[in-house]
Amino acid sequence: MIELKNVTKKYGQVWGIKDLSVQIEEGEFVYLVGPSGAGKTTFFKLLAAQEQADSGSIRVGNIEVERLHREQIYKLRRQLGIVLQRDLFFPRLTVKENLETCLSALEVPQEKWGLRIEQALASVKMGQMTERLPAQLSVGQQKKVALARALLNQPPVVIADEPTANLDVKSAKEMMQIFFRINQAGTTVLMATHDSTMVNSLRHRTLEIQNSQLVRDDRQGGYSRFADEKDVYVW
Ligand SMILES: Nc1ncnc2c1ncn2[C@@H]1O[C@H](COP(=O)(O)OP(=O)(O)OP(=O)(O)O)[C@@H](O)[C@H]1O
Repeated sequence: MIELKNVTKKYGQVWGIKDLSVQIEEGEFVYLVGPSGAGKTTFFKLLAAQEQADSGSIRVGNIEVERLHREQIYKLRRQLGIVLQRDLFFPRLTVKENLETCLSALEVPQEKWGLRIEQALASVKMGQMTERLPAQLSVGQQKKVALARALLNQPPVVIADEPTANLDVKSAKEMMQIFFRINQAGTTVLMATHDSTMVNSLRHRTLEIQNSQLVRDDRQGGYSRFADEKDVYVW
């Protein structure tokens, strides 16, 4: 379960998040929408302890994020897989080596690496790409590997910041199908997106942030309050 209570974050004089409270239950699929600069990435960074809230409380599973010391971050990483907008890889390491580096950082015993990597890459249908360098992958394939990396620690929650950005419609649909499969297997998914057609096509709970504030929490989904019923993809 994820819970934010009256969370506020300011960058100097600029609001990142303003008095935001929300609760997300285990196994939910939730979209986070809102205009550029609304505060979506800040929301994720606060959850991932990459930024600190000025006030309020944040809970991910049984972890109180704002009370977590730097050396305890690994506990949060067990709960939360993170796919960011600009995910970085080591350019001179293969896909497999990149994932191994991550497992090493997560302090996963080495005898488990092979199976973890195999399972994570299989879940994003990238099992054949282990020996490729990042530059030898398409943007869509890189995004899939980034998702595989987030899944390495088999976290109960995955947060993804615009995972379909810069993908063509076919690749975006493929990516969404992967997320839905992960969700159906029990993982909670929280996804920030500007892809209005996708949000309107595949309806799920939708949180809308505007000017750093949560302005809508809609169980029926829809990119905006006035979502156009015709603005959908055909599957
Ligand atoms: N490190 C930072 N320093 C100062 N201001 C920041 C910083 N990070 C974000 N902001 C500001 O906080 C506000 C929220 O930004 P955020 O990146 O969370 O928006 P967003 O909804 O993710 O936007 P986008 O859809 O373009 O990614 C914006 O006004 C932004 O300029």
